[in-house]
Amino acid sequence: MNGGSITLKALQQHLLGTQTAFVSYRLPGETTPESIISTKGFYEIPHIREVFNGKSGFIISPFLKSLPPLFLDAEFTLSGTQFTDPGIGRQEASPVPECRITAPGKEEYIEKLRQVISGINSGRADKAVISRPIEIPFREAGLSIPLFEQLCIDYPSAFVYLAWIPGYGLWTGASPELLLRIENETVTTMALAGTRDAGSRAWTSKEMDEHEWVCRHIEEKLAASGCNDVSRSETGTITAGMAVHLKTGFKAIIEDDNKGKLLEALHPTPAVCGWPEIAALDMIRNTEKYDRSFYTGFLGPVKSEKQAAFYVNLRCMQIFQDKAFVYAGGGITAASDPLAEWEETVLKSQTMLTAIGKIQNLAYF
Ligand SMILES: C=C(O[C@H]1C=CC=C(C(=O)O)[C@@H]1O)C(=O)O
Repeated sequence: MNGGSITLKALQQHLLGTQTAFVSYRLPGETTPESIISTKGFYEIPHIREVFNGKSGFIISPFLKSLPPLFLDAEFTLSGTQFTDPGIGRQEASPVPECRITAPGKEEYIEKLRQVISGINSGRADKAVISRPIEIPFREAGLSIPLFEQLCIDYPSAFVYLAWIPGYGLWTGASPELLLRIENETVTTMALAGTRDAGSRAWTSKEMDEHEWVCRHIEEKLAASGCNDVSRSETGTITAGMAVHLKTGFKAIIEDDNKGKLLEALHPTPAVCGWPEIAALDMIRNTEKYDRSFYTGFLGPVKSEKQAAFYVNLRCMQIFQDKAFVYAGGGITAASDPLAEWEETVLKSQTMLTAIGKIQNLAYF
């Protein structure tokens, strides 16, 4: 595989076959996918704040801050869907991790949510984001290649990615949520929380409250990280697949030295953890009983401390040897209805499931 021209799909297939670490991603609003490949693989960096280590590449960080983020150096960067074959050889085999996840059924999940609501009513936290793995019939890792293409078509305003992470398996998703974008000295972020389906009902005070906690967290972290000229947009809505979310944008000015600290402080927002953070984390640990791994963490390309973008890893799936899971969750507050919260996770899972349904009806290549 060297010298001639190769398509992105054929390259992705070769990289999966040779177990070479790579990520392909398509930024919101862009049409061209970018790919980063490294024969060295993803490596751990000690802390999120060290993401600007002078190298360009791609970071993927787990939900739990006690676990290290992984970085992929931009050894090869390829733009588009057809390019000169970089000629990457076979890598050391790294098995797909064993899957220890079992998905809770509807009754079990609703019962868990009832217990969370009662914990909230007794003052343990104001909001906890509870999630579940949804097992799906997806038996062939190679199908992730047309799935990536389908996600790019279906969700032009999402951050779409496909990543093979040796030791952690295959991840793909279409996230609607920006965690932080850096363009020179300007940083942009958003609060995204509060969900309804595409119908026209009004937003409830439960949804507005859970959204406001995220806004408050962002404002506090921007101020504490030395940002200046902070501006906050009006709260509006965005559509993400079949879901509609409340969204508020933020912009600020920041010095280079504070950018890593800001990224570390923003994650996890109350849109994926809860409020207050420590109490919410405790409720998540006691309730979920599965490893979120990279789901509700964040990921994105880093060119330098002047140009980088990080997205919350939502509307995503993890593909194991013989199983695959889509992950979905929602903000639980005292005003939550457990059945409606279950249905919200069903709605959010449709982002991946509708795209999977489309490619499974298509012939492969
Ligand atoms: C936790 C998820 O969504 C978050 C992002 C947007 C809206 C959310 C909500 O309304 O609960 C969640 O905070 C998920 O998609 O799994």
